Amino acid sequence: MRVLADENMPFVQELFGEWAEVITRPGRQLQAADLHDIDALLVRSVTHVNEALLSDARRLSFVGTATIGCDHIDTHLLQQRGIVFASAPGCNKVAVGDYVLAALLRIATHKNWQLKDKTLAVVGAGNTGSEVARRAEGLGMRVWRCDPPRADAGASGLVDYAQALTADVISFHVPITHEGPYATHHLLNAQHIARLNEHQVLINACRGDTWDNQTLLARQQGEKPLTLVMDVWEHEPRLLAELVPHVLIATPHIAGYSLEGKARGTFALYRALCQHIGQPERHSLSDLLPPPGVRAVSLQAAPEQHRLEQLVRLVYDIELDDRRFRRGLASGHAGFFDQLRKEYAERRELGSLLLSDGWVDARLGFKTLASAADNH
Ligand SMILES: NC(=O)c1ccc[n+]([C@@H]2O[C@H](COP(=O)([O-])OP(=O)(O)OC[C@H]3O[C@@H](n4cnc5c(N)ncnc54)[C@H](O)[C@@H]3O)[C@@H](O)[C@H]2O)c1
Ligand SMILES: O=C(O)[C@H](O)[C@H](O)COP(=O)(O)O
Repeated sequence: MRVLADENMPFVQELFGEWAEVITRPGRQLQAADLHDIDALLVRSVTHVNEALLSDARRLSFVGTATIGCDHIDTHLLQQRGIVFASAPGCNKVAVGDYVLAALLRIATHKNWQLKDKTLAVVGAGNTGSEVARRAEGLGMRVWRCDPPRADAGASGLVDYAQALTADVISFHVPITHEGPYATHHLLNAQHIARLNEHQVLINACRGDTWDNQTLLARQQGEKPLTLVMDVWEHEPRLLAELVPHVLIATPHIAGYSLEGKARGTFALYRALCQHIGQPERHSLSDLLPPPGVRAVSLQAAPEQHRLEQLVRLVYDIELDDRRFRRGLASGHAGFFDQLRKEYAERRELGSLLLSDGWVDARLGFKTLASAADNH
C-alpha cells in the first residue's frame, strides 16, 4: 500500500510505516501526477482535494485530513467516487484554547484590564469555541455563546450575533461556508465593523475569510482602531501586509499547532485508515509524545492575572510567535508564511505542565500530577 502525506504531518512514518510505503510532499504543491499510484492520501488544510487533483488517482480509496476544518475537501466528489473520507474533529481544540487564553492574558496587560470584569463572546460554540469559553470562564470572565445553527436546532442559553458584537472581546470559531442561512464568509462585514467601538477586541483563530480584511484595514487606519488578534488571514498565504502593523497579535495560522494537536490529527487518520483496510491498531497516542521541557510546578494559591500570564508563558509564549511573524514579513520573503508554519517550533499544551499540589483550575487547561497519573 502506498500512502502520500503532507510533509508537515508529524508521526506518519511511526504510525503507517510498518505496513505502508509512506511518501511525503509539500501539501501546497501536490499535483495530479503525484497521486497516480497512491492508495491513501493524507492532507492538511493547504491541499485542495478536488476534481483536478484526483484526475489521475486511479488507485485512491482513502483521503484523510489531519485538521478540524474541511473546507479544502470536495467531500461530495469523494462520495461520488466511493473514496472513504476521514477528518480529525476536535484534534487541536485544546491548542486553540491555549492560544486564545495566552492572547487574552497579553491583551489584559496591554490594555490594563482585569479580565474578570470583562465579557467575552464566542461566535461558534462548537469544539474550539466551547474550549475557549471554558478558559474564559476560568479567568472569571462573563461568557456569551453565539451559535445560530445550534439555537435554531433548539439549544438554549445562546445569544444572537448582534448581542455578541457588543462584548468586550469577540472570538470567532466558525467553519468557513459560502452559502446557506448561516454562511460565514465575511461574517464580520463593513456594517459590523462600523458599529464596533474602539475599546473592543476581536480575535480570529478560525478561518481568515470570515472577516473582511480590507474594510478592517480602513477602520484601523482611522481615528478609532480596534484591538485585533489575528491567527488567520484572508487569502492566505498572500495576506494583506498593510494590516499587520495594526494588529496587536499576528500569527501565521498556528493557533492549533501544539504537538499534541498535530499528533491527535495524524492519529485520527491512522485509526480511520486501519479500520478501512482491516489492519489492527498497534500504537497509542501517548507513545508518540516526548516528555515536555517543563514538567511540574507547584502553586499554593490562585495566581493573580500577571502571575498566570507568566505561568502560561512557561509553556506557550504567544509573543514569540508574533515577533517571528513580523520578522518574517519584514524580510520581504514571499514564502515566509508557509516557512514559519513548516519550521514551527515544538509547542506543548498547557496540560503538559502538571501542578503538583495547591492551586489548580482545570478550566484553564492545567492538569494535576494526580490526574496525569490516573490517565496512565
Ligand atoms: N487557526 C487554527 O489553527 C484552527 C484550528 C482548529 C480549527 N480552526 C477552524 O475553526 C473552525 C471551527 O472549529 P470547531 O472545531 O470549533 O468546529 P465545530 O464544527 O465543532 O464548531 C463550529 C460551530 O460554528 C457554528 N456555526 C456555523 N455557522 C455559524 C454562524 N454563521 N454563526 C455562528 N456560529 C456558526 C456551528 O453551529 C458549530 O457549532 C474549523 O472549521 C476550522 O476552520 C482553525
Ligand atoms: O482546521 C484546522 O484544524 C486548523 O486550521 C489546522 O491547524 C490548520 O493547519 P494546517 O492543516 O494548515 O497545517
